[in-house]
Amino acid sequence: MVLKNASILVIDDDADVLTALRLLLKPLVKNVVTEKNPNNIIAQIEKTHYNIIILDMNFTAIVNTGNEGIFWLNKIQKLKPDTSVILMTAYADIDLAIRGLKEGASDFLMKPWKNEKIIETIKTILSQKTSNNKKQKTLNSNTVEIIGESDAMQDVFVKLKKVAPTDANVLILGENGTGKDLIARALHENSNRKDKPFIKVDVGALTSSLFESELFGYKKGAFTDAHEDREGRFEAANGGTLFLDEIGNITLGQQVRLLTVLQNRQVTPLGSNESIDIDIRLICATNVEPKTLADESKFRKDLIYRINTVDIIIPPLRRRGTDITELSRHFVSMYAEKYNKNPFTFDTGFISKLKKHDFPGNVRELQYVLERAVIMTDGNVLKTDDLVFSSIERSTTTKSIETTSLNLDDIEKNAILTVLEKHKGNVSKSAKELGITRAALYRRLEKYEL
Ligand SMILES: Nc1ncnc2c1ncn2[C@@H]1O[C@H](COP(=O)(O)OP(=O)(O)OP(=O)(O)O)[C@@H](O)[C@H]1O
Repeated sequence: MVLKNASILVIDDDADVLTALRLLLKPLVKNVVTEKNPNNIIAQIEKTHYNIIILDMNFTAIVNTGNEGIFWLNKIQKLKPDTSVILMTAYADIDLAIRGLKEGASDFLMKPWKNEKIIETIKTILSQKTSNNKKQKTLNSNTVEIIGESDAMQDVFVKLKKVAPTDANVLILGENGTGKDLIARALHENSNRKDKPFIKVDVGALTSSLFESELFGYKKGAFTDAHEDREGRFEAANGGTLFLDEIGNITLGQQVRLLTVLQNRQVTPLGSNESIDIDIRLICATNVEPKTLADESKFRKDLIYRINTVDIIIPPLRRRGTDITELSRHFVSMYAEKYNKNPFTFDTGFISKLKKHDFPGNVRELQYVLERAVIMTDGNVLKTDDLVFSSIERSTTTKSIETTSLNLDDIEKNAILTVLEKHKGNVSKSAKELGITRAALYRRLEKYEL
């Protein structure tokens, strides 16, 4: 979008600020409205669609919810998720502005501002809006709908589309409930094998004896309970895709058996002397940390190389920013339909409460929390009180994959994120704990686009 078509609302309780910004912007944009009283924000945004809102962070305390700027930012985002918010703040409140960015503001400006800086910031946001509109928020294929407009998921989509049509073996890494199964299916559905079988086996759950009979099949009489021939999963997947889930949990002995089949591209059912040629595309997934996979006492290197021609790392939900909003809309409308309820709206604070939770169980946990909320709520407004998080998730979920990546940039990025989270976005305290200056921390925040 270009500047001259933009509609902008400026909210500040200082009349001089409003006048200055009105005079600056009026000749440049389509519509500029100024508002002194934040209590009128809702009425203003319901009446007119604004592309950008410039919002002061420091009103005289009108509401008692921490900071007023953050409070109004959350309200605007809930009511008008397409409107971008630029925060205006004093230099002393930079930590607050960073918190605002984390909560979804597009940018912030320091008072006193430079006119060129404001115009440049507005132009950048408008041009990003144009490219964001072109962004594919959802990856759809035959049976799979994967929601993800965050940069992290957009990267996954790009990689997925690149690798799907090839026959390359793919290893999908991600915490529990991040969507590894969906990605595996999407790889199959976007491949040349899409009309052939997609067979999933949870190999981590198979006992030693079941591992072989399940994967390779058996002949009648091969063992006591083998009353008839049974086709193995490799054979069933012939021509299509075999998805081995929880691959990180198989024993070294099972790894050898698997490796032999993958090298020879043949399986021999138990009790048979004849090998069967197999033509499969192999996709594996695990929630085990890369460090464990790299530990040769637990996982064979030659098998890792064979299954991991390309890896796709799915980020945990807590690193996916705005995806929570899109996913919540998706699940709530899905469950409204399932339980024959009318469409729902969200109470103020509903989405921000979700955004504050760190979702150790990832998308699956979000899905359950919202299903429960839809079932339990009265009426058609989902309220913050309808959100009940399970304490079980916290104790059962494996540690974050990204915190254990051995890439130096990842390690640095994760250290910064962990410390920022610990200090609730306070840059001074975080820089101190990291042993670097504030300026050095800002440079890194910029570098890692945090
Ligand atoms: N991006 C997404 N968009 C829509 N639904 C999603 C997304 N990611 C996950 N889901 C849903 O969340 C649930 C869990 O996803 P899935 O089973 O693919 O995760 P997983 O990583 O394979 O889990 P596990 O490690 O436990 O096997 C499923 O119901 C899936 O449909």
